[in-house]
Amino acid sequence: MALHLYDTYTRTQRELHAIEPGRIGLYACGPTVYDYAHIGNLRTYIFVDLLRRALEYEGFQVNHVMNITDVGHLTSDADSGDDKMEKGSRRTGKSAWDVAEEYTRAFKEDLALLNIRAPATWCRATSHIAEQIEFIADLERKGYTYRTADGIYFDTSRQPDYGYLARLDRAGLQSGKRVEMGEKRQITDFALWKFSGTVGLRQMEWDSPWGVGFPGWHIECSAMSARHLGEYFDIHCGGEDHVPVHHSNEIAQTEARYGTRLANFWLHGAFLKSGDGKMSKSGGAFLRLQTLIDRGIDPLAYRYLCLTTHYRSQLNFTDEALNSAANGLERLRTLVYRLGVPGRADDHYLERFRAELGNDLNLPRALALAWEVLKSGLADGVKKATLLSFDEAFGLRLAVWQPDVVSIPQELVELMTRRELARSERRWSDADQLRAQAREIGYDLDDTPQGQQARRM
Ligand SMILES: Nc1ncnc2c1ncn2[C@@H]1O[C@H](COP(=O)(O)OP(=O)(O)OP(=O)(O)O)[C@@H](O)[C@H]1O
Ligand SMILES: [Zn+2]
Repeated sequence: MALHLYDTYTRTQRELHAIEPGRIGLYACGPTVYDYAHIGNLRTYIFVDLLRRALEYEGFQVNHVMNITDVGHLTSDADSGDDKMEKGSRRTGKSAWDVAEEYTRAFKEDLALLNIRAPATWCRATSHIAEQIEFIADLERKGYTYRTADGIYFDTSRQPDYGYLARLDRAGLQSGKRVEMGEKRQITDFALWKFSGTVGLRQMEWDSPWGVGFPGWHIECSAMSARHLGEYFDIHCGGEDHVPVHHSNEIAQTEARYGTRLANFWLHGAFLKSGDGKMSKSGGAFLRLQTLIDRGIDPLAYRYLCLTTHYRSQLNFTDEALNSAANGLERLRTLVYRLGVPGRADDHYLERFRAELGNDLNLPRALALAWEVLKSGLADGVKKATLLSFDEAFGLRLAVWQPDVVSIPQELVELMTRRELARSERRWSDADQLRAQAREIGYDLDDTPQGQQARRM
């Protein structure tokens, strides 16, 4: 079945044709690991996961790459302000490297708790400094850069179509330019390399042909996507705030170096809002997944909530909406469980389901279809098989849910999820420590070929 996706670049919904038949290269801008992710950030990664699952449902092999921004993301998009990592270091009293390590781990745990499939490749900006320097050096050779007192900048005036992704009004922006532009020639120009010493003492810095410093935020994604997916790949994703600056700049750099617009499709997830603003780390309402868990909410209830709103519509977070999602999930699980042994899935419903996914990932309609299946006159085994097939795309773990799981404390589910992750990353001492923690709350964990099994001690 054809997949039609809304591409921000062309502002059209169009059919996806893989560049290489059967395979999709997918790059999603990852988190800046200076603090915990909030559930707004996580909405974006649930969207990316739903996209990936829809692609896999259609039989594509997805090469999913996600970066970890552990240097160079400044507090202001205008290339001024502090590096978020250095700020995180001051806030916590830990080194910037430790801060990155700690929040990267916390982020991966959040993804696991939300049943988000882990990317095939994680790449850290600080592990790709050489690639970024090489990229900038090539841009310099091609005449796209200039030097100021604080760094090497990309000259956007060299590109007539700079900002096309965002349909930027360049002339309007330029005439509204502000004083804090420093020595930048155009307001849209951006830093490729910043010199140390211009933004206070730094822990993270490297030698380069231009002097000691650190890479700008945008160059990491152009350099790492090229390294892991090539100069032109199928789909690039991120949150909607990336359109006017970060993704416009990624395209500018890649176009200048390779002559491609980086990705065939550009997909953007809309924000999670809280009250009247965007949920953000800097703003007041900073809800972590753990905050919800502490309130007794199953992380998958948040996933269910995200399924009920299309990824291109903003979602207003309220306790009522979350509670009703939790109830919906609970009812769905119970009803699916009671259907007993799966038989053969119903082709007609599978077809309709795929049509919903193929219509720019219409998960709200796909979810409504699941309820329609439950109410239909199909035999129980057929319903069950059909719904378990749907769940490949929903990711609600319907197949493994059992009513007695309710009697397993949520704390244990979390410990087991964290331990699963620790084991997959061969962090054996962490895994042992988590097992000891499980014992403290009365459960022994056995590692079996089917995975971990909890036993009451
Ligand atoms: N309220 C939100 N809803 C959905 N996605 C969001 C929200 N805020 C940020 N994102 C997305 O989360 C992803 C990770 O972003 P990142 O870790 O850099 O956080 P951030 O943009 O610095 O967040 P904040 O502005 O809250 O500090 C990006 O794709 C970004 O677009
Ligand atoms: Zn990026």
